Amino acid sequence: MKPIADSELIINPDGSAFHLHIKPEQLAGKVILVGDPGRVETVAGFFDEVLHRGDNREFVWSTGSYKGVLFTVISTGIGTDNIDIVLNELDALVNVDFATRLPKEDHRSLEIVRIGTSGSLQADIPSDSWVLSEKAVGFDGLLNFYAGRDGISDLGFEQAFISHSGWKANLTKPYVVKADSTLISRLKSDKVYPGATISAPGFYGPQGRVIRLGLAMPDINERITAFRYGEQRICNYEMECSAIYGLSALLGHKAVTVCVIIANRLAGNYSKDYKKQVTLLIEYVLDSLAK
Ligand SMILES: O=P(O)(O)O[C@H]1O[C@H](CO)[C@@H](O)[C@H]1O
Ligand SMILES: O=c1cc[nH]c(=O)[nH]1
Repeated sequence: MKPIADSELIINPDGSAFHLHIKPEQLAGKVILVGDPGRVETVAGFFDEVLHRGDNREFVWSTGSYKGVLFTVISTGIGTDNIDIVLNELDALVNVDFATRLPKEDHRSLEIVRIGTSGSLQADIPSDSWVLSEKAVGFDGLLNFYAGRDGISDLGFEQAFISHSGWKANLTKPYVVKADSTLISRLKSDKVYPGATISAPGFYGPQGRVIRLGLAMPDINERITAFRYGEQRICNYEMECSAIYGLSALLGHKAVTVCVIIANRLAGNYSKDYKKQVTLLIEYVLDSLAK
């Protein structure tokens, strides 16, 4: 096998991954992803001890122990284009030998949990509640660039959603990927609402928000709220989960997302203090994974 070329996997002179600035030995097997770089310090604030930390652009990270278990927390910034960078570099850090530039013989699987913020699309899921994303519906199109996309997408759900929503032909085809079942069972409790989550390629038009511009599909949010696939319904909008699930499934990692609802789109309201809920959710996730 030929080594992966310098142009394809860029390794910095200090031996760290190009964007993340993490070296292979600095990454823990349990990874917390957050959008907001400021949230990294909130997670690291729970660590008993911080062993490594660094930052580059929007990618701020810290590795430390919580109740004796090692975690790395990394900020991804906003959007699935950043997730393409984060997931590919995380996978390279564990599954490519940076010295030989060859894939390793033994595959390592990371446990990845995204702790995010989100907008509810269901009347009974209020602001300040928590949603556990059993499935992600990608409006972003990232996974369509990768081979094997149809093998991991729930094609029945995908087709039912396209028909129900009146999806426009000039938009990227939605894809639907499930979370890892072991991580779902670790995080499931009466504290979280389980359901499907849409990852949108924008906060405004792609989530049906109108400020001054009209929408290509004016009734999209009403259609999403009413959509059912068997017992499943779509609970919320955010902007990263689909690509995390899709790339994790293709690369052989375990992933799940749990978000604080900061706005209820039907009620038109916004949380008074969502950061308090985010801090409570971080502790809940760390405790669930450290057991
Ligand atoms: O709070 P984070 O984790 O960034 O998540 C949500 O918030 C951002 C938009 O405000 C998007 O990244 C969305 O996914
Ligand atoms: O409505 C919301 C709230 C947070 N993040 C999103 O992407 N959408």
